[in-house]
Amino acid sequence: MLRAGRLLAVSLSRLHASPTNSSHSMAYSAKIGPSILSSDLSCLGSECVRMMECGADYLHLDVMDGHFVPNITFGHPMVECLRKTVGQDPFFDMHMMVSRPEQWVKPMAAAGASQYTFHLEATTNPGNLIKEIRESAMKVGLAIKPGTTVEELAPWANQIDMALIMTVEPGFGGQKFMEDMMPKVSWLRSQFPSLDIEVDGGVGPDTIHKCAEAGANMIVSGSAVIGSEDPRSVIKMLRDAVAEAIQKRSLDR
Ligand SMILES: O=C(CO)[C@H](O)[C@H](O)COP(=O)(O)O
Ligand SMILES: [Fe+2]
Repeated sequence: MLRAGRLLAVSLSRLHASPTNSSHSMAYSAKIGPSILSSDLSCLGSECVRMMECGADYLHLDVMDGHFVPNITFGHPMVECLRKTVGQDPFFDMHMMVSRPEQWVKPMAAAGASQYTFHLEATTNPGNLIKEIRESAMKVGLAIKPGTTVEELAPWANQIDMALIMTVEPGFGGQKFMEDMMPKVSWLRSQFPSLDIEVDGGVGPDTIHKCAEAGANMIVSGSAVIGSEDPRSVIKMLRDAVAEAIQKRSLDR
């Protein structure tokens, strides 16, 4: 009971430090979340610390189960270790590329996850899952693969904190950005002006402007940031591009 109370208090303090917004029209802001998938996986803790020191707004942690996607990464025991290494502040956006997302909600919350981003394709009962995630005091992210239409996500948009539009087929870092996903982002932004919209896959200095113009405000970038000799400058460049597009959109209204 005591442990449950402490977990809830810690989780609530993390929500407070969240990069997402719950307020109204155009309250969202530009946030950059490096994906540590393409880093040296034997040094994940120090890579997370390095990314935060380079100005990351949050950390995007890719969980793959070898079933939903043809690759395996890590699970909640690793997240627990990372939380101990980086401390309570950094926001952990868990990108759950797993077949049974219901199974990991409580273990991820206990390990220190801040947001649980599950795939619409992986569940038959998104409403129940959203409820379970909220009861575990995490924020809710809902992701769709390139082959899933944004209209399928839309009925849940008012119940979630963030929508993730995948810009590659999930499973591997370092793939080519799919520009044809941008109409999904534009449509979602037009329908849900205050929703946090994340893009993930092949995003970097060459592709950020398309994401920013379409209306994405949470940007996952793996190889472009981790592989750079100057991650701080890349993170800043990405954030400035998104902030500029947000400002332009607010002036156009
Ligand atoms: O979810 C993912 C892959 O399924 C990763 O977050 C994504 O690919 C990031 O890496 P990169 O920026 O190198 O594409
Ligand atoms: Fe991801």
